[in-house]
Amino acid sequence: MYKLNNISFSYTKPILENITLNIQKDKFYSIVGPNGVGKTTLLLLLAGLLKPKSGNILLENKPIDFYSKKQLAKKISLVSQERIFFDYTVYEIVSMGRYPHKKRFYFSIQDCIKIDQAIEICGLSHFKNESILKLSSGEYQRVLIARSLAQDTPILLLDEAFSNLDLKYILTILDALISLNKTIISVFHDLRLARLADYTIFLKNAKIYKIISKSEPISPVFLEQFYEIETSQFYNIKNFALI
Ligand SMILES: Nc1ncnc2c1ncn2[C@@H]1O[C@H](COP(=O)(O)OP(=O)(O)OP(=O)(O)O)[C@@H](O)[C@H]1O
Repeated sequence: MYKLNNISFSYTKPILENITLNIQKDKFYSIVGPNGVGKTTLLLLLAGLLKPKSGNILLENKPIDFYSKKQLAKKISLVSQERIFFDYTVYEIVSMGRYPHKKRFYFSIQDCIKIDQAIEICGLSHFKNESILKLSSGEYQRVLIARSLAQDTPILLLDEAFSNLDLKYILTILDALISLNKTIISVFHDLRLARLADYTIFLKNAKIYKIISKSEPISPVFLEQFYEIETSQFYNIKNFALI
């Protein structure tokens, strides 16, 4: 699906250096790593919103900048940590997911079905006419996920999209996303969620430190080395090395 060939990216200082990575179609990848390591930056590169300083990104064997913005919006949706401060309703925000698909000025029946399905999956039906400004942070995150679902793209990029959701919605929405057979790439800080993915990409010091598949165990020693933490009497690192 994606091929990243030796890409590097810097703002003022280098953030990602010589990253080479193959992302397979319809697989679920998680990205974890310390604060500021470049996880969001990597998602923005995959979304085509940032350009690598060197190296290239191929999407379905073509350079990502070969695609127009509209073509990319039909292929990739991104749930970022954006905050919208305008007084839109839940329904209006979720509908925006259909903009890349809209043929004329109005939504087709197919568009309306996709919007309603996304609202249903994210448990938003009973307040779809509410202003997004009145929502809790978890409800608001569900609206952004629903907009992405309505966009109905084969690739879904998620940046800490579940951080404010309660366990019921984390599991039901993740379950729904996985059953849709999309290529999912999601940033997590919660390792228990990250390990639900087919592959977990550990980023550290601007590089891919390790990629671990779902079936491979993660040892407490690995986590201590990766996060540079000492064992403590307060917590047991084994509790974080789940699955
Ligand atoms: N627009 C920008 N201009 C300059 N530096 C930036 C910009 N955006 C991010 N950075 C810096 O790039 C680095 C990587 O940021 P990024 O948001 O990708 O990290 P992250 O791994 O997602 O972090 P976190 O876990 O804290 O969300 C950070 O040091 C950040 O300060």
